[in-house]
Amino acid sequence: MTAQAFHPLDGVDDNGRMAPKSYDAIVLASFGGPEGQEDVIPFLRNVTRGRGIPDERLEEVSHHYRANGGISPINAQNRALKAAMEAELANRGIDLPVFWGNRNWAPFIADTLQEAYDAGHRRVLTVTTSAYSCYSSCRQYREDLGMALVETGLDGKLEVDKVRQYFDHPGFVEPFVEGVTNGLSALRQKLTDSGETDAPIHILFATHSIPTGDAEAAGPRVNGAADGGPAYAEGAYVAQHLATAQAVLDRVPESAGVDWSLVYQSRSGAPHVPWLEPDINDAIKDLAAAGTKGVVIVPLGFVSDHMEVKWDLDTEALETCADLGVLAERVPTPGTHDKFVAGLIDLVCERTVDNNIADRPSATKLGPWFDVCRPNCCANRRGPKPTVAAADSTVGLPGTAPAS
Ligand SMILES: CC1=C(CCC(=O)O)c2cc3nc(cc4[nH]c(cc5[nH]c(cc1n2)c(C)c5CCC(=O)O)c(CCC(=O)O)c4C)C(CCC(=O)O)=C3C
Ligand SMILES: [Fe+2]
Repeated sequence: MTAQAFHPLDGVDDNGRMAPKSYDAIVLASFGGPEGQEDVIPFLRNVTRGRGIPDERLEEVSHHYRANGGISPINAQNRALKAAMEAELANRGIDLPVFWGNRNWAPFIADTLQEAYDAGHRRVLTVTTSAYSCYSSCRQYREDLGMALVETGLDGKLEVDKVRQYFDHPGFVEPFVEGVTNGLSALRQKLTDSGETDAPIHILFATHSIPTGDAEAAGPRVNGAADGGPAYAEGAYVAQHLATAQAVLDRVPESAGVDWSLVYQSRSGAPHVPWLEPDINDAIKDLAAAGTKGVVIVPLGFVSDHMEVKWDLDTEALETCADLGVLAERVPTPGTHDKFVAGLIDLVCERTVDNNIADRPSATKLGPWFDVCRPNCCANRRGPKPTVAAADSTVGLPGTAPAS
């Protein structure tokens, strides 16, 4: 064997765009969730392995799943998304099979990669159910794909790339535009019905809280604009959410003059570790005290109506609103919205030679995001692991397969 001259940034231009390739399969990578009461604790142990989450928090979260028969809605949603992607591919006459695998529950990513390989595939393009950049939503997926290659012995045999983070892709933004438009209209109608026409309202964009250390480490690890890289004082995760929220509002004329804010949910770390704030429930209390009569809740950080949406927003946050007499409308997530599904397939086509889409649309100034993550992107503060799809990736690369 000769040493490999290949570098992961080969074929990547200054804008982070990778030259189109021929892929032979798509891998839809997601979080995973329990499918029965007996799965709940093993699932939660998988999620929190090595992450320092207190037992009391696991106990509390287990009740969210237990109350739903031990079943997370996320797997059914991913099966539906996979089917919708397959239908969209078939509509466009694109012959790429979709395989589905999860980070934390069966079907596990390692088994999925093995299945794709056994079916004869050698170069796969991953689409994750995660739109933004932070450890949990970018690098952890790339690590789990990398470790799956190592675990299965498929490294060097199966090439694994990933589409760019798509927080600002029109396919992700447009369903929220529709949702906020409808949500504002429904909220205003409810206020009118209760004799409160023109009462103060507020739009709450909600996303998953993360440790502030992860927020600072999110995105490319460059020293800012002076190095030719972007400078985000608040880190890429928060910057992307603020920019996407603004992009949604810019497309909803009915939101003109309505106050809005970015708020956080689902905090889970130990109390002494700082996470992003304010929590959505605290924000609702402050708004109510200041006279707000209605809120539109936009789950901007999420792709489908999974447990974090169903419990933390539809159960807890809506209860907080009801307790305080604040009227509320919760906007849907992209789910299997036609525009979202078409957008995911557009993201695939940006990367493929056949059916190539040369235009890489972005609804914010931050994008289009990198096809190949910059060195140390979304750093793992607990130490490095093998990753795919980054400039410093050591696994999942092309051209390392031994000649057979
Ligand atoms: C940024 C982000 C997203 C959005 C991006 C993406 O979608 O990927 C997300 C999604 C999700 N999070 C989910 C579930 C959980 N997340 C947990 C824990 C954590 N999440 C974190 C971050 C995120 N999480 C973090 C920093 C932790 C602390 C532990 C750690 O540092 O890793 C825990 C442990 C218990 C708890 O503490 O809550 C659970 C059960 C589910 C499945 C829901 C279902 O079953 O329907 C989904 C889609
Ligand atoms: Fe989470």
